[in-house]
Amino acid sequence: MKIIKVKDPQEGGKVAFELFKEALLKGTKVLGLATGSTPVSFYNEVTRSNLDLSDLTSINLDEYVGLDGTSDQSYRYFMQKHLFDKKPFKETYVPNGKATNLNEFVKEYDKIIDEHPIDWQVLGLGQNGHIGFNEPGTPTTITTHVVNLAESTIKANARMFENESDVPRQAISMGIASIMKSKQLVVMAWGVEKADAVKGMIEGPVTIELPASILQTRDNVTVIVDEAAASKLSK
Ligand SMILES: N[C@@H]1[C@@H](O)[C@H](O)[C@@H](COP(=O)(O)O)O[C@@H]1O
Repeated sequence: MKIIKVKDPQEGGKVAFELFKEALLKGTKVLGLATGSTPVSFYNEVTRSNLDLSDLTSINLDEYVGLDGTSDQSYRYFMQKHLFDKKPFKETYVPNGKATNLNEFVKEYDKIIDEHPIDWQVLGLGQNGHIGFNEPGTPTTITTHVVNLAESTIKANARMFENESDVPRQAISMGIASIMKSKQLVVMAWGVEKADAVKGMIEGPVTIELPASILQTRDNVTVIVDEAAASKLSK
């Protein structure tokens, strides 16, 4: 794990963008992408750039069950707005929150990931240490699956909805095993709300109770944290 400390999310987005350009030069063709407020500063750097991404494939981590891509709280909508509408890709995959057969759908999504191995994966971090929507307690061997969201995640994500009761209770998420297959991973975390999760991810024991801690077992992981998110680290 390599740790890069930055002043704020804007600087963090710029650092991620530099890493992204290096990855492109090395032949990256498939991106694993994340939603949430964390990667926005990175996506802004990408959309402001003159990079041509029309040869790239992207595969997103997760989506709420029950929301379709036209719903402005859906992750498909988020990705269109922050990235895809401004920078066309060759193809973009986001789990289908309206799939009629979720059990079949998760298998199809695994197949998509197998057919397009991820070169460069962007990750945010839940306040409880989740990655994608892999909540505490999720086995590390799991691939794409349907998740019952933790109460703490519903509360943390309620800010994106009118009422907490509108937050879907389930999501489709790429599994930890799928995420760990990526060739390179870049984790970003901003703000004091993430400080405990960042400490656990970097300095705590590797435990399924803090899903991101598994990233300690790999050396192809770069963590970008701002001062507030790094505030509980011992060095
Ligand atoms: N499923 C997403 C995660 O992929 C994301 O990393 C996390 C953090 O969100 P934010 O970046 O808004 O803090 O929230 C959600 O739960």
